[in-house]
Amino acid sequence: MADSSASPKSSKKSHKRKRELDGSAVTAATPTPTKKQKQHKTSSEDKPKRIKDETDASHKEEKAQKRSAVSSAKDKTKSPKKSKSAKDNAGDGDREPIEEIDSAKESQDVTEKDEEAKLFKDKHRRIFSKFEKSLKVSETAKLEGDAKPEKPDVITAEPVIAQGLEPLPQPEAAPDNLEKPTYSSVPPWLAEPLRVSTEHRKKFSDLGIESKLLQILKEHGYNEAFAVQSTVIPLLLKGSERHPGDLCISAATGSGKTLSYVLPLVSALEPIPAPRLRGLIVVPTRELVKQAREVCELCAAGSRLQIGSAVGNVAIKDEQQLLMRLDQVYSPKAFQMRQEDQPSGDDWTKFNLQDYISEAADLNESLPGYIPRPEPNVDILICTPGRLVDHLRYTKGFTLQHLQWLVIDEADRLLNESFQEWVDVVMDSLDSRKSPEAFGFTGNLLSDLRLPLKPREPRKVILSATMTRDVTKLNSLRLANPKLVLIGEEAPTVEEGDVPLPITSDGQFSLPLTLKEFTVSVGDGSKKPLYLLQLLLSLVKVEPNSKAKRAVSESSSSESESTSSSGSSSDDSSSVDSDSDSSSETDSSSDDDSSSSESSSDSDSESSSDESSDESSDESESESEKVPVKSQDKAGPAHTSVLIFTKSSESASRLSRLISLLHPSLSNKVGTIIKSSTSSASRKTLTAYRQGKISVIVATDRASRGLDLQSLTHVVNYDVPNSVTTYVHRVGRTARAGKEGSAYTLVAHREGRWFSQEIGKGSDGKIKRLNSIERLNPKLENASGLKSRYTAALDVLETEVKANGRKVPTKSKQK
Ligand SMILES: Nc1ncnc2c1ncn2[C@@H]1O[C@H](COP(=O)(O)OP(=O)(O)OP(=O)(O)O)[C@@H](O)[C@H]1O
Repeated sequence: MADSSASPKSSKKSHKRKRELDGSAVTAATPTPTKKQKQHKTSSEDKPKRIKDETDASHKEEKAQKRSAVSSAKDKTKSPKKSKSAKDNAGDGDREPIEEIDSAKESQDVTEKDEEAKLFKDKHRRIFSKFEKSLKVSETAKLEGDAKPEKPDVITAEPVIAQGLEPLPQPEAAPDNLEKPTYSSVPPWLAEPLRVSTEHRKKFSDLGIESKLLQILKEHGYNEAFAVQSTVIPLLLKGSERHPGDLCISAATGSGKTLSYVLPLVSALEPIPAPRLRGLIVVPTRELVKQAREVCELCAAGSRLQIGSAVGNVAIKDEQQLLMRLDQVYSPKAFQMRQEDQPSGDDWTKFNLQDYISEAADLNESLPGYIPRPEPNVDILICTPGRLVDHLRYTKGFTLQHLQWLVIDEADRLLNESFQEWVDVVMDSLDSRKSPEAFGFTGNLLSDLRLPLKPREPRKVILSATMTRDVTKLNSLRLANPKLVLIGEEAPTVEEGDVPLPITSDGQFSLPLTLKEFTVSVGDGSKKPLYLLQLLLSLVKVEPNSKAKRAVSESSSSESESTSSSGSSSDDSSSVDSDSDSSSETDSSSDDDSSSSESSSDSDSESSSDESSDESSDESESESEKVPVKSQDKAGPAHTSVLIFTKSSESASRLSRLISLLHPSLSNKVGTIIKSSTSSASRKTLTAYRQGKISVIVATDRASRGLDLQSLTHVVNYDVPNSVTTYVHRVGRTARAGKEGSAYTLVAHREGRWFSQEIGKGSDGKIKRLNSIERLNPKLENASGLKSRYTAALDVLETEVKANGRKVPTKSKQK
């Protein structure tokens, strides 16, 4: 039994090996009974029968095993029969005698074989039942989804009892940071500004201002301090509320920022025997220089403070004479050196004949032992950055050595535009104060003793309505212990659960609370001048004028009569520049007259052709003046004044001319502020405006910054501004100092989306406003009548432009 059981095992092994070696199927290796085998069986009678039987049994078993592994038990019971029939079927002539010899033994063999077959059957049944059992087990395991791999027999180690190795008590896991990130990327002083409501008001007398100044303020009608003044003045003046550091101030346009720094500056500068440049105010345009100077002079009245200004419209030599003085300083040593001093090889390269002559003259005028030393002859200088750089570079003795205050107004513009790298030049000049020579005798002494020389940095006050929070740009100003003051309501509250918005580099801009904003839909923009005209006529009081009744065609034939000065082309004296104090500054100005080759309004309108025919054909003047503007804006048309913004100087001059051509009654009311070579023209327009002679000014963005046009009631954005900042500054020319004001923006279809997304967006946009923008959809009244006038006006304009931009001779200039 042991042998017979060993036999299939060994045979299995051999099959397995074969499969492993040559990869062929088991069946190929399984021997099958053939004729040869049968012959071999009979011829080997002499072999022990047991061996033969074992071999037979082994073959049979193998066959049965193979079948049982693959098919049903039915096949297995067939296997002996099959071997017998194989034998039966193997009959042929050659084999007959051998079969006869065997036949005697056959009956005996049959009984033996039966027994063997029975044994075999039993054995096979056991194997088969084992196989079935294992099949069942694996199937149930599968069904239970318990696909655990069979555990290998592992010698299990005795459990180790940890002694003294218990896990150490651990602190509780830190909870997730529930704090919401705010202002992550900005320094604390920018992240935590001092925010004050626009409603905040104080009496000037409560701010620590000296009585003499209080008297001046009262005389000029300044009764109460605005929010920015109430907050900033105490921080800058000596006293308990003083902030020991620099200030950055962001407050809406027209909120009174100028007075908030001028008052403390004038108060802080002690009277001294001779002026020294102690206060420097830098602003971007000439007009702002003038405005700031006026406020400084007002506040410094009666004091001995000298106020000066420096802008690019004056020759630098003339300005040097006005700004500088020559002090005679007793210094025998220096006097001696200068007497002996001859230009060396290196000096010749820097030799300037004019300087040499003037120095020689100065020396001759000096008393023995004295040397002349040029010194700025002002206490406060208000200047544009370009001219400041010119003086720092080319004016002998012009230094910032004694500077105590540095004020930068409209800081975002000044920092965004390079203006001859003015910040670097100013900072270098402040650095030169650290040299021992700058400290005079004590400086040399301290330097010899290797003691530190620490000049006091001037106090810096940085202001803007659209203050930059670009840390890199602010860092260039080397602010010391800075504080940010924001005048305006709290930023809109975010929804619960939202992360508070951090201050971005652009921050939010506040508009004056008294400002009303409107958009005027102008279709595809081709008739924009007509929409503008309609709007203007609804706002501005037009004097009855016989000329106004005339058609433009008439005016074109008798041009000299019909046109007036102010709406002129660029060579007209009333077309003015508000800025450009130095050549480079002029070139670098980005937000203004980059004189686009693209045409202005008029070229837009040139493309216009069809007027809708369904409009009334009545051409009466009165009907054309009916414009659907808001009723509240019609109040007091006699006092209304309009500032119209265009995208370029060319647009501005053409538009003002077109207005005059379209409606001659308006011609003597229109002026322009644009870039041109003459600055006196700017003054003329502004003077005419202040005298009430003109009520409409067409301007570029040069007029958008800081220009304080008293009682301006309306701003019209004829061309949509190119940025949120520009919009804020443009509309900020009205609704100033708590007065009412309206801003209209003419918006063509293609500009609508940008405008509403960038400018019109409320709380989640960049602009904070009290009321949302109202949309107006006016219809052009008397369209067909306007059309003919418009076409004629364009013809005249075209002729003028072709004639080298010169308009036909005008009869009168603005008075
Ligand atoms: N306390 C006050 N009471 C009455 N009027 C004032 C007061 N302070 C300033 N104003 C007037 O308000 C107007 C606007 O002031 P200012 O030009 O200083 O504004 P601003 O904030 O500098 O504006 P912008 O940002 O446009 O330059 C000026 O006409 C000024 O005379």
